[in-house]
Amino acid sequence: MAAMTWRPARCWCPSLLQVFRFQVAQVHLGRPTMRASQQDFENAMNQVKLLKKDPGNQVKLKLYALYKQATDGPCNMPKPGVFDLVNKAKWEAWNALGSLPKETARQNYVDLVSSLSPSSEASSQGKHEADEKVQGSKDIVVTSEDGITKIVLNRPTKKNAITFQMYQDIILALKNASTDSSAITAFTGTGDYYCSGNDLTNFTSASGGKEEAASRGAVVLREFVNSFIDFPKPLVAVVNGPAVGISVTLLGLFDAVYASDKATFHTPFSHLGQSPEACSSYTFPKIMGSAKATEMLLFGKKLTAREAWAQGLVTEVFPESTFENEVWTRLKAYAKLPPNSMRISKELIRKNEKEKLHAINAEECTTLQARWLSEECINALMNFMSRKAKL
Ligand SMILES: CCCC/C=C/CC(=O)SCCNC(=O)CCNC(=O)[C@H](O)C(C)(C)COP(=O)(O)OP(=O)(O)OC[C@H]1O[C@@H](n2cnc3c(N)ncnc32)[C@H](O)[C@@H]1OP(=O)(O)O
Repeated sequence: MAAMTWRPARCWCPSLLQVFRFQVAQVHLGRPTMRASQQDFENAMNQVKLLKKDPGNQVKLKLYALYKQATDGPCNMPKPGVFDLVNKAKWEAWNALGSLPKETARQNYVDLVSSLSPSSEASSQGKHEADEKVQGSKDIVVTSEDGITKIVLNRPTKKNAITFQMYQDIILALKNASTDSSAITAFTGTGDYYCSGNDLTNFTSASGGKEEAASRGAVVLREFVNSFIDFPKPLVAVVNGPAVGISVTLLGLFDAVYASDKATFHTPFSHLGQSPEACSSYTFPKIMGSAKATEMLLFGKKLTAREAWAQGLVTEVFPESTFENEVWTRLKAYAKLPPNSMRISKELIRKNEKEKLHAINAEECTTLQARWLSEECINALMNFMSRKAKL
């Protein structure tokens, strides 16, 4: 009988589904046929292999944990080392099930797989395709009317977390907006969040080793932030909800920040084992003083919209009920102003800092590249990924 083996991850972030499928295939072949519910269980295992869409890391961790609990009972393996990231996340997911009976784990596994089954997948896929047809949407939607180019973070199911592709999409959107016919460019988010910052799975789902992922991240981040430093037109953030991480630090490079009173501003860099980016190590002390900047960037203090306004990060706060209407009405009026005059005035305000900002951006990216490889950061990312498996 093929034993269920505990395989060291070949690289720090193989796709959990690939590892999971390989291990299930190994065990499945060797298992003798058992009771009918075991047959449902094995059918469910086959269904997992037929999934067209990656169900996401949280679901894969849950599937793995339930599979192990159903076949081997409570977690009986030694906890993997801190750098054995994938197996550590899997161990934690399995261990979190405690003494859940095998039969219950088996039933939960079958139930979870059936919720991912091709039929339910097809309906959600169909819905997603239907959405794409209606909105023509990607994760970044760009529209241009009334003299305003609007760049919308459109990934509400993930709180508008920014993927590597979205960074590239935004760089291109800013490049196009810098020369289009609009007078002003505005950023905003779809759904209840403005943006929950960098997608924390960017590094765990990237192909290649962790060094390669960190190096790529630093290159992308530097180009991304430079596109904000160099943007020639008035750049306005319309913060419709909570903002986290890079979506907050970037605000120091915007020309105006209008926030709903339900918005919050959070930069949990120390919690994540990371460090400030988007020139915030310079712009935040300049805007709010070093003590307030320290509370945000080092201690991760989350600010309400009014606190962010009081500290100079937010230009004006609006009641949620009138926020969209008031802000877009105002921006449409501003967009009627002579565009060349606005562009030239922005250049006068920003030109003395551009070179300095580029240098600060470069230094922050180098620092972050090292942080992303640190034990503190790796642990924090794995904790985030496996946090729901513990529920
Ligand atoms: C290469 C350039 C790098 C630039 C570096 C920038 C630094 C940063 O931006 S650091 C800041 C990173 N962001 C975070 O730490 C926020 C992480 N998310 C959360 O803490 C919570 O999700 C949040 C408080 C935002 C919302 O909590 P809830 O209201 O409880 O919602 P959920 O947690 O259930 O979220 C719904 C759904 O979205 C996924 N999600 C949310 N944020 C992120 C994220 N930043 N990265 C990846 N995925 C995110 C979350 O996992 C949920 O997904 P499902 O479980 O699949 O539903």
